Amino acid sequence: MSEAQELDQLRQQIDALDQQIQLLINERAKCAQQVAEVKYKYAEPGSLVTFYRPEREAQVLLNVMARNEGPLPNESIARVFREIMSQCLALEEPLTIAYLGPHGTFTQQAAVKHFGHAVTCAGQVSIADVFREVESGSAQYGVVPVENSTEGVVTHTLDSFYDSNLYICGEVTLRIHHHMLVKSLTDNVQRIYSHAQSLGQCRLWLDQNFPNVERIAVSSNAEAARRASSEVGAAAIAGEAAAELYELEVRNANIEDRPDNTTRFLIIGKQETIPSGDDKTSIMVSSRNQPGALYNVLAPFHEAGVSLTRIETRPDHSGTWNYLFFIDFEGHKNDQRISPLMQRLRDVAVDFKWLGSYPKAVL
Ligand SMILES: C=C(O[C@@H]1C=C(C(=O)O)C=C[C@H]1O)C(=O)O
Repeated sequence: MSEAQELDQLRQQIDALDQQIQLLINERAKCAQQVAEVKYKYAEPGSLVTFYRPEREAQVLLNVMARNEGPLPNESIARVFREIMSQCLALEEPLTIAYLGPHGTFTQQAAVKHFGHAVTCAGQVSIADVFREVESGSAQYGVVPVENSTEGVVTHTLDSFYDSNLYICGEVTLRIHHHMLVKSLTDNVQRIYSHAQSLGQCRLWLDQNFPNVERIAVSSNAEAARRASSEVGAAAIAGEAAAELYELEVRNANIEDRPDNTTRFLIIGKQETIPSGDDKTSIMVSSRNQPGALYNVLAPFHEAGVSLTRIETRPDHSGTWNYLFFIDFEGHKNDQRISPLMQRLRDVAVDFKWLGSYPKAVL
């Protein structure tokens, strides 16, 4: 057989497989449509029907990875299924997702990574606006950054939970690569724009390479890219999406100080998520500034053998020098091991707020 004949044969095989895959994907989509019909059939009159099920989606992706035999790596095949579920869910209910914008931010990338491409993403100018859009019902879910592995916590996000009735219903992590972007590679860099978080994530690199150039913090990386595209002598630190959007050149790639630079984002919404089997819980606890206060909050975790994944302290708005602790731990509030722990925490804390139990990030 000639090369052309061999290739032709393989392409015929691919065409036949594609035909089967397409049929099966549409069969799957029909099932999702039927899921919606069943939900409507059994819904209480006047009640809100929820179609998006974060715990089910996490299980589907984990199953995909568990049975994968390659040659596609687990993460690649899971991404394909992520997209199939996104399209199936859109047949049940088209979703609008509010995110910390504008167009081209890492938060938008996180929204697409978590929900796939079949949702409408609505960029907001602030974290408070993301919360407002979801509270008002203009968007069903919101995506906000909460912590970065290099720069630490995003305080605006934590503080927003104080007055909000929204729950955390998911999390997503994103590896963050920053680039130094310019309109023209021959331009002299006189100013560097970026979000304060990103300037922090590239501090050492900037100190070494641009020690005497002014660094200007702006509202987002996308805004930095917009300025770099319109001001002579301006550069931006931002990601690939912003570079493409504003047609900028990459002067220096991957300039983040830590190669594992990762940001964690939260999905916020009005619904409580049921256990997936591999969950996390976030709570907010306040205690008085008195000896043993933090110990009293942490001892129940130790006694129940529950691992904390994060603890943050914020000033409590209710009184000077009172503290709020934001605590993330393993497990779901309805797990047998966790529900008595939640009760103990309610007993020892001055204030206690459950922010959500949700599946751990899969991808
Ligand atoms: C099909 C369902 O609805 C949605 C779509 C899913 C899918 O396509 O697999 C999974 C969970 C839900 O977000 C369901 O509830 O099972």
